[in-house]
Amino acid sequence: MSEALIQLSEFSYRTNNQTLLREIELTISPEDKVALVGPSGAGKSTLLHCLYERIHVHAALCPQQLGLVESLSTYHNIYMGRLDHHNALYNLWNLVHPWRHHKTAIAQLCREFSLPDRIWQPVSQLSGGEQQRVALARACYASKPVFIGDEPLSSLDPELRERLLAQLLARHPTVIMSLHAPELATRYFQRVIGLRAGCIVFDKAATDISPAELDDLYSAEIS
Ligand SMILES: Nc1ncnc2c1ncn2[C@@H]1O[C@H](COP(=O)(O)OP(=O)(O)OP(=O)(O)O)[C@@H](O)[C@H]1O
Repeated sequence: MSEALIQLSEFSYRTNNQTLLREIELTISPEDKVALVGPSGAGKSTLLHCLYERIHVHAALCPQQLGLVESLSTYHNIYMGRLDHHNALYNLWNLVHPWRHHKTAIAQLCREFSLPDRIWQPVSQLSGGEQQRVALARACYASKPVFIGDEPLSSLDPELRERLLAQLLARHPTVIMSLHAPELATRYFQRVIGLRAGCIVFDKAATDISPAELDDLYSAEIS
């Protein structure tokens, strides 16, 4: 149907003489909603960063290490999602005299992400879950068609996690997200990729994945 957004063929990634991804065969299409699952150390973050590098112009990344500027406010951290939309002077002006339309839009985004309405409070004074939502809101404020998230909901309570996951999926035509909750992956995503030891173990429709396959994927962690 549509042209591939990303196509990897026999793709391997090495660093410090270590191969972190091996022989990856992967095609991502513009309408894909893909969850990445697998045990800790499987290579999910590495793969997500490799994908982001390829399509960063069209994508917003919500990394595992949130990369917030703790001394700056919620407003300023969320605004950073748009830094590349404007020139340096515009951004500098906004640091000192926030633009009214950005204030309105960011306050609205904070409401949608159930963030406190104290948008001028430094993010260092927010809880871990609130900081994660600031990072999510920053990625959404970038207004890119592709959302790439590395465990972006891990610090949220179950109700909030599901509500925000549904919101992220509705906002972005393409979503690629690693999750440590396989049940969320199969329930909310159309396609699930299982990764282990840097290799793709399966890449299939969520409806075709059996509980046994997921058990195998994770039980290999101990072997
Ligand atoms: N910069 C690096 N240099 C060397 N090895 C690295 C580097 N980054 C990650 N690794 C190794 O690569 C492997 C994959 O790491 P990665 O963070 O991609 O896994 P992950 O599946 O995202 O894990 P988790 O679920 O714990 O976040 C791990 O064995 C890790 O130790």
